[in-house]
Amino acid sequence: MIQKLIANIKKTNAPIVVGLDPMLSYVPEQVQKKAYAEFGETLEGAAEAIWQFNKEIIDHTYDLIPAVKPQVAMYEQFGVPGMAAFKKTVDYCKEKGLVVIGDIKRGDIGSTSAAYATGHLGRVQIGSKSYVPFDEDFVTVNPYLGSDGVNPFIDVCKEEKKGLFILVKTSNPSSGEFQDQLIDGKPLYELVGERVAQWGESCMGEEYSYIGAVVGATYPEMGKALRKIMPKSYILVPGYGAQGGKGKDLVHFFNEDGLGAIVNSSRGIIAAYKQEAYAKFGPEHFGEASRAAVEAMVADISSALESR
Ligand SMILES: O=C(O)c1cc(=O)[nH]c(=O)n1[C@@H]1O[C@H](COP(=O)(O)O)[C@@H](O)[C@H]1O
Repeated sequence: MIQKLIANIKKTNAPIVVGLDPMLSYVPEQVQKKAYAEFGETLEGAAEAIWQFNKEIIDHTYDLIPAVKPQVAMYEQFGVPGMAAFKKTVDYCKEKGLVVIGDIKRGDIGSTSAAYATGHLGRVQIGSKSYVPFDEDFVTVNPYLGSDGVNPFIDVCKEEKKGLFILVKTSNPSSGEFQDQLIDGKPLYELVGERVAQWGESCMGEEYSYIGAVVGATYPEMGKALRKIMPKSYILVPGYGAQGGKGKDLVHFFNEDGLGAIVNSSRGIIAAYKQEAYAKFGPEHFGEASRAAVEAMVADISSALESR
């Protein structure tokens, strides 16, 4: 799957991910009204509204982008219908040729991690039959439990040719509370980065490993250090746009080959129609506003990379 991700990035010339984090408050009124007319103001109604919202955004952007990242929490909040909308979103994006990164941030004791990996990346055996439950291409993994919490995900990736992005240095303001703590003079995030590089060694695609890392755009200097520590790992970089990250902050997350990083923006793209810069589109044309926001993001990152 890392090869498909790289091929899609080269084809679109856009090292970006559209984050499908559909809060109900981002879904324009006309979409909500239509969904509630059919399903009522219910969990089913909300799930239909976020699915229709996603579909419109995907239809307006899929040809410009290599990948999407649905954030499972945004679907889970609507219970079982929400998870059905998650699955519909995954399937639809794959039909459109996009790589799907399931942002699930899981990680537990080995046996539990194995079940998460089965559900999201693998296949489950039921009697004589096997099923692929959610079937994302990559998932995000929390490494706090150590190797035995991560290895079951790696095992499934090897079997199914899928991939991981392991949290190394997160974009949020409090990420330093634990991640920056020094251990024998080295910050914890660097130790985790070194482990990600090791885990990745036995999981190589052609030039890059299918075991990648998450490093926030909001910490560019740390990104620069981590790029060197994990030269063969793809870095998923969230924090662009709504959290303040800009193209110029991102250049050091990339390798000299122009590859190695993929930058996520969720609210900045899916709720673009609410921003002043895209207000001319109005809520009726929210998909077109998202497309314009994708184009602007790609231009910003490309010009930063060209002038480095
Ligand atoms: O794993 C992630 O994607 C992630 C890691 C991180 O350090 N920071 C971070 O914001 N994220 C996710 O990236 C998305 C960022 O959303 P926006 O701030 O709206 O672009 C959300 O889905 C977050 O859960």
